[in-house]
Amino acid sequence: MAPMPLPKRAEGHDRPAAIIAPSILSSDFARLADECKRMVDLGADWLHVDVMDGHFVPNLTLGAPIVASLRRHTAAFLDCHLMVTNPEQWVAEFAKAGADMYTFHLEAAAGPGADDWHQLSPDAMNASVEDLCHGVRNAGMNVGIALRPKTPAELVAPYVAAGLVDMVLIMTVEPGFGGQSFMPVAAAKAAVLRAKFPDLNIQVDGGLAPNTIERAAQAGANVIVAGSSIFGAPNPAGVIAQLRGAVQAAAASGKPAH
Ligand SMILES: O=C(CO)[C@@H](O)[C@H](O)COP(=O)(O)O
Ligand SMILES: [Fe+2]
Repeated sequence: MAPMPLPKRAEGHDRPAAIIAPSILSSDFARLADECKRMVDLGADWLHVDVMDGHFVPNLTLGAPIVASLRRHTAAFLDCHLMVTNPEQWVAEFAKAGADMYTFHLEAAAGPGADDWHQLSPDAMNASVEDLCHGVRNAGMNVGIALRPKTPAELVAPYVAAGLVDMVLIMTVEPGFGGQSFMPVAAAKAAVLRAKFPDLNIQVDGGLAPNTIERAAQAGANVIVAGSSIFGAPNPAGVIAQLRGAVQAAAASGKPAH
């Protein structure tokens, strides 16, 4: 089965269309299906699903069984962010559960315990990252590669250039928890990738809100994850519209990403 196609870049725009993905980590898990429907009704394009294993990050959330249950209640694009060691272990299960995007961390590709890019051995990494990309696509999902805030953007470029990757996720907080403060320096990494890859879907995740979106949008991001700023707002639809508006304005400005 082919992965669900992602939006293309329109003429006159410097990046693919804006996608707003509320992170269900900030929802009421006891009412998950209702919360997802509410977000889609309020204008969400995707639903962002944070999977944490208590190993790669110091928190535990949910796994494929919840995604499978959710799939029975929504047709929305399920954007799964795997903050786990051994990401290859869960590919088949997430595909069967109905995940649309499988984003694994580049740091996790170095093997158990390697949670920092300094521990990445280029040879071991290349083989396992390429295998994982092929495995995810062959399973019928889009391929995402995530970078921790300090992992250089250049490390992912060869996989994008080789056509193995549908989206790069730039973490703008240390992964593990919702509600943390946005890191502008991490968001700036989007500009490195946008300059090289105008058609790439570049996602930012962590601390995105109406008062931080400008930096990420100016750097070239087009896929915006937001948890606490959407779920915690009195008017979540307004926040979704503001985030989308900032990306659209930056995309049409004709200015190079910076
Ligand atoms: O992956 C993660 C955290 O590790 C995120 O997806 C958070 O869920 C975003 O939450 P906010 O920072 O927007 O509250
Ligand atoms: Fe996430």
